[in-house]
Formats: sequence, C-alpha cells, structure tokens
Amino acid sequence: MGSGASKNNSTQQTPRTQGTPRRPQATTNRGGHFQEVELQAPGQGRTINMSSRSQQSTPRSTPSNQQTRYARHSTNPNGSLYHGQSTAATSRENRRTNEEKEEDVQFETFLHQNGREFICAVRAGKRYYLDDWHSHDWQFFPERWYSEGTLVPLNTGESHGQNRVPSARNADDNDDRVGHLKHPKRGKVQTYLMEERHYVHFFFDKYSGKWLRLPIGWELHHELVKQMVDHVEEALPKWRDRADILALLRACNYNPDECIGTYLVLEEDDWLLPQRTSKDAKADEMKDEKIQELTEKLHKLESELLAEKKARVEAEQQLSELVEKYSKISADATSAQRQVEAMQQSRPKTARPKTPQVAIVPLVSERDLEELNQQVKNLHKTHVRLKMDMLRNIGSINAVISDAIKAASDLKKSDVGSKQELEEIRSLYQREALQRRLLYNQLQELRGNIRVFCRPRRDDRARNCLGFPSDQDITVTNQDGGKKTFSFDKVYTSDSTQENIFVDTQPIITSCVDGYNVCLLAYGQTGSGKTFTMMGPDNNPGINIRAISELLKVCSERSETKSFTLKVSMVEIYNETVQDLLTEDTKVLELSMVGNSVKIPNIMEMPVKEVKDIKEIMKLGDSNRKTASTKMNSTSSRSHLVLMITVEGEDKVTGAISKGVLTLCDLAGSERISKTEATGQRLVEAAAINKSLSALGQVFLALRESQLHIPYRNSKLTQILRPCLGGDAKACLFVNISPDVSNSQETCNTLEFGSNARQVALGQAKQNIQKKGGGFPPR
Ligand SMILES: Nc1ncnc2c1ncn2[C@@H]1O[C@H](COP(=O)(O)OP(=O)(O)OP(=O)(O)O)[C@@H](O)[C@H]1O
Repeated sequence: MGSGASKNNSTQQTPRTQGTPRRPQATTNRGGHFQEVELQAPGQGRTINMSSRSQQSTPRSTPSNQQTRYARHSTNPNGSLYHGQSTAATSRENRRTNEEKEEDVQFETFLHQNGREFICAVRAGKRYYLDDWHSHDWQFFPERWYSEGTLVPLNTGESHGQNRVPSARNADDNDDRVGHLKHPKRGKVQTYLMEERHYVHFFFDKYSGKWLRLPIGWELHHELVKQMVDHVEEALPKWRDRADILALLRACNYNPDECIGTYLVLEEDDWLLPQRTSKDAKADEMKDEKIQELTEKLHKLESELLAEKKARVEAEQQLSELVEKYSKISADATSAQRQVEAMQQSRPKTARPKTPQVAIVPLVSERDLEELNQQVKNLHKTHVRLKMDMLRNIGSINAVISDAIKAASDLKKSDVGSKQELEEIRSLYQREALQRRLLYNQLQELRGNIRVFCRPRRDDRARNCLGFPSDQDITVTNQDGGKKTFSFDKVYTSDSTQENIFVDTQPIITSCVDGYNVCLLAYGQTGSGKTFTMMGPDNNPGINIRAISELLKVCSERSETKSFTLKVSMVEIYNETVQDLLTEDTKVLELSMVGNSVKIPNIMEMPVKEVKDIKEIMKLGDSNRKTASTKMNSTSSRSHLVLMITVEGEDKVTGAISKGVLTLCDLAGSERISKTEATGQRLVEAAAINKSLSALGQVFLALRESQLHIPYRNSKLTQILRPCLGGDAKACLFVNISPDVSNSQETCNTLEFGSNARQVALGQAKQNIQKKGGGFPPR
C-alpha cells in the first residue's frame, strides 16, 4: 500500500480502466524461473530491476516459491506476517538445497516505526532493503531495524493449499469453511470462506508506538484511498455509500476495477442496499402487528354493524306489522263499539229485571224464572228486529249510492256529448276558415296580388323582438320598446319547417305545369335565411329542389295525356352583370328587350329528367357562384341568384303546347351599406345590390299605383323579372327576417317592403297555351 508496495494477487487482477489510480505493481513471469521483477513506487514510476542486481548477489526467486513460502507464515496479533519467526518454516528452509536457496528471493515490506516503508528482499538467508528514497540501491538490512519496525511479506495469496476453493459440486460437507446463504432472489447460494492475503492499511500510532489498523472513517481521508473511492463512485453513480464502497474495496484488495466488477454482478440486489437496523425491523414488526390488530378490529366492528343493521330492519318490520295489526284491531273495536251503542240506543226501554232478593228468598221461584225467560226472549226478538232494520237500511243506502253513481255517469255522458258538440263546432269553424281562405285566394288570384309570406329565421341565441298574434300578423318591438304590426298572407313562426313552407306554395308552383308563369322571390337582410328558404342544406332542402321534384312528379302523373320537357337555367346578377352559372366560364349574358318581354340569348338550358339531375345542376351552379364574406355573414352571397325552370307540355290528343316558367330568385342581402362597413370591392357590390333592390321597390310602387311607366329597365334584376311582374304571372314574395332585436330596424324595413309588395295587383294570371302550330311570345 505504501511506497514500494507491490501487487501480486494476479489471479483476480482485472484490466485497468483509464483514470484508475496506479497501484504498486510487481510484474513476474509465472512460467518458470525468476527472470525479472519490477517494483514501482507509487506516484514516482521508478522501476528497480532485480535481475540487473543478480550479479551483485542480489536475491532471485521464482514467484511460485515465493508464494508458497509466504502462505505458511504465521500471523502476528495485528494480522501482519513476521518473516523468519516460524521454526517449522525455518527448518523446512534448511532442508532446501543450497542451489535452491541461492535462487530463492523473498520480497517483504518493512514498515518502519517512523512511518516509512521499504521493499526488502531475502536471498540466501540475507535480507536487503531498497532505499528507494535515496540511493535506489539494495542495501543490507540494518540489524537494529528488527526492533524498529515490522516486516510484512509480499504475499500473492494465490493457489495456497488452504485456499483451493472446492467446486460447487464437490464441496466437502465436513469443511466448516463451506457454507450457504439463503438469498431472496437467488435462492440457496453456496459460500466458501477463502483465506486470502490482502493489503491491510495501518497507521503508526506514536502514542502507543505501534502500527494500528486504519479505521474506515480515517481511511476515507487518505489521499490514494479517496481517489479509489472517487473512481468507484464515479463509475457507479447509484452507489453513494462511501464507507460501503471502501469496505468492498478492502475486500477486493484495493482493486477498484474488481470492486466495480463485483458490484455490477450484484447490481439491483436488495441486500446491497443499506441494511436496516434491528431496531427498525422491530419497529416495523410492531407496526405490522398493530395494523393487523386494527384490521381485525375493523372487520369485527363491520360484522357487528351489519348484524345490528339486520336486526334493526327486522325490528322495524315487526313494528310496522304490529302497528298495522293495532290499527286494524282498534278500527274493529271502534266499529264494534259503534254497533253496540247503536243497538243500545235502538233497544226498547224495558224495565230492568229486578235482582232476585236472594237474601230474602233463598231459592228462585218458578214465576221469576219464567219472567226472566220471557225477558230474554224479548231481548232476543228485539235484537233480531234491530238486525233486520239495519239490513234494510243498508239496502236503501246502497240504492242511494247506486243512484248517485248513475247520476254521475249520466253527467259524464252529457259532458261527452258537449265535448262532441264542441268538436263539431271546431271542425265547422275550420271548414269555414278554409273556405274563407280559398275564397280569399281566389280573390287574390283574380286581382293578381303578389302573395307575401313572412318567415323569421330560427335563432335560439337571439333576443327575440317578434310577436305572432295570428298566422297572418306579426309584431316587431324595437330596442326602445316601440311596437309595429304587419300583416301578410301567411306569417310563419321561427319553428316552421321547410316542409310547412313548401306546402303553402305548392299549388302555385305546380300551376306552372298548366302553362302559368310563376315567380318566387326571397327578400331580406343578409343572414335572415333567404338561401335557407330557397336552397336549404342538402339534408333539408328548400323550395328550389322541392319545387323541381314536385314538377317532375306532377309531369309524370300526367304523362298519359301530355308529354313534358323540363329545362333549367341558372344565372347570377353580380354587379349589374348577368352571368350564366351553368357554363364553365360563367359566360356574361346580354338581355334584349322585345316589347314588354325580355330575351336572354345563348342562355344554357339543361334538361332535367330525374331528381338526381337537379342536384347535379345545382352543384354546378353553386360552385360557379360568387360568394364573398361581409362583416355580417361570412358566407353571404353578394349577388342575386335566379333559377328558371321551363315546363313545356304537349297534349298527346290535341297537340296543344303549354309553357310555364317557374322563376325562383334568391335576392342578395338588403341591409344598408353603412351597417356592413363595406369598403372597396364590397362597397361596389353593396351599391349594385342596393341599386337593383331599390329598382325592384320602384317597380312594385309603380305597379301598386298603376303608373303608366313601370321602370323595369332600371336594373338587370327588374329586367329579368319583368315577365313575372308584368301582368300574366303569379308571384310570391318571401320576406325573411331576423328575430334579434338588434336587427329590428332592418326587420321593419323588410316587412315594410313586403307590405308594399302585397298591395301590388298584377291582374289575373294567364295560361300560356298555344294551339298546334302557334308560337309563344318571347320570354
Ligand atoms: N329557418 C331556419 N332554421 C335554421 N337555420 C336557419 C334558418 N334560416 C337561416 N338559417 C341559418 O342561418 C344562416 C344564414 O342563413 P342564410 O345563408 O340562408 O341567410 P341569407 O339571408 O341567405 O344570407 P345572404 O343574404 O348572405 O345570402 C345559415 O347558417 C342558415 O343555415
């Protein structure tokens, strides 16, 4: 360990890792005779070559001899070995041949009491020491040093006879060094108490003048040991107990690599963890016992509680049975008491039988006995009579009750009768209302009024400002509380379905098959539900799809007498230009006015034969449609969409041809420009929309006032709609409104527009039927 100490336990030597503190080394050739021994002083790296000294009669040895001999040395009380103290060894030494002795070299460490160490070598009975600190030469060992220190042989600890470890199989049972460990994971582990020679770290205690073993606590402060422990700790960061590391290092003869190797083999082993003291174990044991005791107590209490609960339920049941019995008995007792009382009251007052004067007449006379008998008989008769009376009375009460029941059922019947009457009156009223509506419709038809339907949008989050006093009236309450009422041909509530809406317009729409021109417009502010009403979502279609499907249905129903063709065109009026939505490049269309009619040359007309065709056409048109977002509705359409369905029917008998056009128009939002805060392109769009919608309003005004000039030409929209508003068509207007109070002003404007339109009388609609060979006026 100290300067010049050598390591010769080479059987357990592990390869050195970089950074491992250098340990004293002796390299030997184990194959045969001694050739060379290098001794290296730690930290100095100096090597003394003994072979070079052999010519100067310096010791030579074979390592095997060296090892064998030192294994036989006895230990002193400190655990160190004394050289030359064993007489047996000495005698054996003497038996060796001189030649052998000449060749034998024994190495030792001399620990001087002044704290210094020297390497010693014994050859041919002479001891030398290496004054490594000064001359680097082998010197004769001074005689006085025998009393000034200790000689410690450099022991290999290898292959000593005593240390030959038996194999796990042939371990000798009589050998008390053989033992076992019961490991929790590895099971039975065989052990062997091997005797090995190890370095033992001493310090010189100047007070006692002795070399004493270094305690672990001291040793951890030793520079070289500290480095070794640091090294192990660095390699095994999980292992933090330095004293523990040093303990294993000691066991591994201060070989950090072996120490690391041993630890890695047993890593994760619970036994490597710091052992608990017996005190801890006892405390844990007591804790476990306490837990066990408490758990048992808890179980006992739980079962007691359960039994108590059961007993309580049973007791409660018994109690309720007793209460029931008691109430029954007391009811019986009360009724018996009443009966007795009643009997007593109705009993004729007969003289109480006199108590026989027993004291005077000791024996009952025969007369008295007879009287008593008579009285008993009378009592019995009275009892029977009372009983009969009671039975008779019960009968009459029953009769009264059945009378009452009968009267009640009579009353019920009469109630049913009045209900029936009520039903009849109600159905009469409904019939009457229907008739009135039909007459009203006929009148409207005759007058050619534009029929106006009002549909509020469904909005669950809105602060509602609408009221529905009847199905023809609607009230709007503005933010200041002011209320306005408007009347229309039909006012729907927000809950109305697409189906409800379509049902009311269905007869007008289907009149198209008879050659009428029909027009349906949806007017209202952005986001009020115009597109929802006209087009609707795929899963809940609006008027457009339903109308075309219905036309297809009616046409097929009449196919026996007439052959029909249906054609659809779709245009968009955007910024006062008419664009064909059914052509790929959304071709711009020019309108030409021919007299009172309008012609749209080159417009695409697509034939429709089945419902699936409609959907495809709608899809194509929709994808071509320009939509842009505004502040109010991000998907708001900023153009008018006009769908024209032409139904031509040829009578199979007469050859007469009817032609009706159904125009379905989803107008652009009618809100004021200021409200949308539109700028740039959006402002231009809004201006164009405003222009066309006010042109429509002007047309309605002119028609309502029967002016001579109707300003159709003021916008593309009114030009296209001219055939529908010009006199021979049927027109319906949907005014779509928002229920939210924040839109009440826009809602009033829309309803105002609808009210004005409602007063327009277009005159009686005319059928467009041409006899065979005739022609239709241009549309
Ligand atoms: N009756 C209704 N029930 C349920 N949802 C509705 C109803 N009416 C409208 N909506 C919904 O309100 C939103 C706006 O409706 P829609 O697009 O039809 O308004 P619009 O008046 O056509 O707007 P724009 O003028 O911008 O085209 C849509 O999401 C639509 O589905």
